[in-house]
Amino acid sequence: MLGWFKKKKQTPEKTTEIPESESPVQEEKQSPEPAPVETVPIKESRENKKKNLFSRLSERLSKTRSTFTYQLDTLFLGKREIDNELLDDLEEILITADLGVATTQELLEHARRKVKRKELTDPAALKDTLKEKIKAFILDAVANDELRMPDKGPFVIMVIGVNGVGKTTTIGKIAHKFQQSGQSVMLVAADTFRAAAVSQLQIWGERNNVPVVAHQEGADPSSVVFDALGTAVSQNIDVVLVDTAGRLHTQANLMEELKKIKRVMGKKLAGSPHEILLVIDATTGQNGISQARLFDDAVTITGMALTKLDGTSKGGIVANICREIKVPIRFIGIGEQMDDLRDFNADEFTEALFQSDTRTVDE
Ligand SMILES: Nc1nc2c(ncn2[C@@H]2O[C@H](COP(=O)(O)OP(=O)(O)OP(=O)(O)O)[C@@H](O)[C@H]2O)c(=O)[nH]1
Repeated sequence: MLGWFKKKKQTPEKTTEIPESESPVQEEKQSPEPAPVETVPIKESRENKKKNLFSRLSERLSKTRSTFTYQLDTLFLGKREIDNELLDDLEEILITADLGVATTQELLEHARRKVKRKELTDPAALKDTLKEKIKAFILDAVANDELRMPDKGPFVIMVIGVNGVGKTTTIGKIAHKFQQSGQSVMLVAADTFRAAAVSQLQIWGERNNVPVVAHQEGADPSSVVFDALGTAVSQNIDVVLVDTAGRLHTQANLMEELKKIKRVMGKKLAGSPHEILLVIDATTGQNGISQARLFDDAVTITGMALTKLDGTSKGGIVANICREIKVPIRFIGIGEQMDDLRDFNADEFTEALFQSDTRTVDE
């Protein structure tokens, strides 16, 4: 996924780093018989990287796996047929993992149909059936992708979500990813409601060494955004990440303000914002789905980031939200550090989610 970070890649993908002093080229100059230097072929190095990333994801999803996957494995263990009792127990596990009632019913219906057609008889194979169906829910949402990146001018991402879900942290992490792909980034503090929100964003700006456009507390957020877009265009900035308020005096006020910011962006820079990214805290479960509906009705979201998946045993929310909202998840947050934001990949995620604890990635 995410062609976002491929746009301006300046350097080829790194293989294993060899300190300059150990570089075979230098050795050749200094000594006629260089000491053998262990190099790792590019392919192997990429595979290792992929494996490490996968095991990290799998480890960070351990709370969900230790309940959901463990319970599934226990349920199927020693069972010889798929009967109503087994499906009832399965229903409970799926609902507990935050797959939601409607999504759970669809999964069970799918399984029942397969059992009836005799395409599914072995309880152990039911796990794969679930995995495939969950992946299909996620991919359906990806199929709705209408990501637009401008051919020229800044790529403007408006980040929205209620307070405390991890908006600012996610912005900081995304900024880091863009920078790593060689793109210049600007952060915009359009949450003028809370002074602390501006300073938090400024901290991430300093960490990433990227400019932050901010006005004084209480300023009109739309005017901050208007000025910032002007500056971004004149300074040839590649990516503009706009942080917005998560709470105002009333919810209606908040939605009106977001609509206004979006309108003003479009006036200042035609086609922008190119992405309206909703951040949702995965630990809030079904509440996240209500939030997504609310924000989508107001400003039409184009992508989602699900944070704090490391802190929940209810990772099923990912499939549920994709099925309910039908907007692609772009990122998942699996920790508080800079590189704890992953581009979301349906295959990788479902594999990690369903990976039994007894298996290792090397298998
Ligand atoms: N464990 C974990 N914590 C996270 C993740 N993402 C964000 N957080 C933490 O969640 C808390 C809230 O994050 P913020 O980025 O301040 O949230 P916000 O939505 O900007 O909040 P406001 O500025 O109050 O609107 C912080 O302590 C973050 O470190 C994640 O993926 N995993």
